[in-house]
Amino acid sequence: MENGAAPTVPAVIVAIDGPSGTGKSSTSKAVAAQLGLSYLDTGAQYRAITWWMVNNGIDTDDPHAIAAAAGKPEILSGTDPAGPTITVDGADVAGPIRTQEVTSKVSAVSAVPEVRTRITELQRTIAAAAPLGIVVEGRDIGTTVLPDADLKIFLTASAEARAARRSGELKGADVNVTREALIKRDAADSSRKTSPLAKADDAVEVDTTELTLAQVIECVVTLVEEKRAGK
Ligand SMILES: Nc1ncnc2c1ncn2[C@@H]1O[C@H](COP(=O)(O)OP(=O)(O)OP(=O)(O)O)[C@@H](O)[C@H]1O
Ligand SMILES: Nc1ccn([C@@H]2O[C@H](COP(=O)(O)O)[C@@H](O)[C@H]2O)c(=O)n1
Repeated sequence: MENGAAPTVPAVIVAIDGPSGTGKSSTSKAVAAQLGLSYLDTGAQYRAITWWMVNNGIDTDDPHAIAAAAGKPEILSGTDPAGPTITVDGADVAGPIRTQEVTSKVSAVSAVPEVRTRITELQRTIAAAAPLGIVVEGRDIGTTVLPDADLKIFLTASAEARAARRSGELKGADVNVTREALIKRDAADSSRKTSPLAKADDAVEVDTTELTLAQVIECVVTLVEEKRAGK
């Protein structure tokens, strides 16, 4: 460059949505790491607030009780794709938010509008602060949280493929039980009134059923690079 300044690349915002077990986290982390971007797992934030509700004796079947408490916990997300973190009131909850109890209650908690308003604000603040850009994954990122994202991807996969992947991860879990649990959670997330799981009209849909994780990552990296090149 004539003035010796380093070339600047504008920050890029990538939204990755889709049902459970389609590969959003694995893909988003790898794409962000490869492209030097930040990474945000929004499901972890909804799990963290659910964990706090359970730990503080809030009835997760009572939307009014959840709404009244939604502003209380302080949730912080670390956005390094090589080591994402999540804390609630200063405590590391990366492990506790993955329990069966939290997984079975998170859809009810995340359906409460006051919870969504609170978490959506956090997500927008984090995305705006990412110096080179960010890959944000969840259920409503392209539709609601970041409707002006530079690139929106909607990952899908058959229920059978998703259940096989998940039960491989949860060693020994029955594949049929896992499949039914995934279907139930997706139905709850898709049918809630506020900001349901949905594909944005301008999202690129990628069916990962027959693709390896490496192929999905390559596909998304190519889409980001094409976007950056203005294609
Ligand atoms: N294309 C793929 N082929 C095979 N396994 C995959 C593929 N994509 C992801 N996986 C595996 O499937 C499991 C679920 O992936 P991941 O956690 O990334 O999904 P997710 O969409 O983020 O799920 P959730 O929404 O429930 O958090 C992981 O064990 C991951 O390694
Ligand atoms: N943008 C989002 C992200 C997640 N949720 C809710 O959190 C649950 C857990 O998500 P995982 O990705 O960790 O499985 C999910 O089932 C949703 O209920 C959401 O509402 N919006």
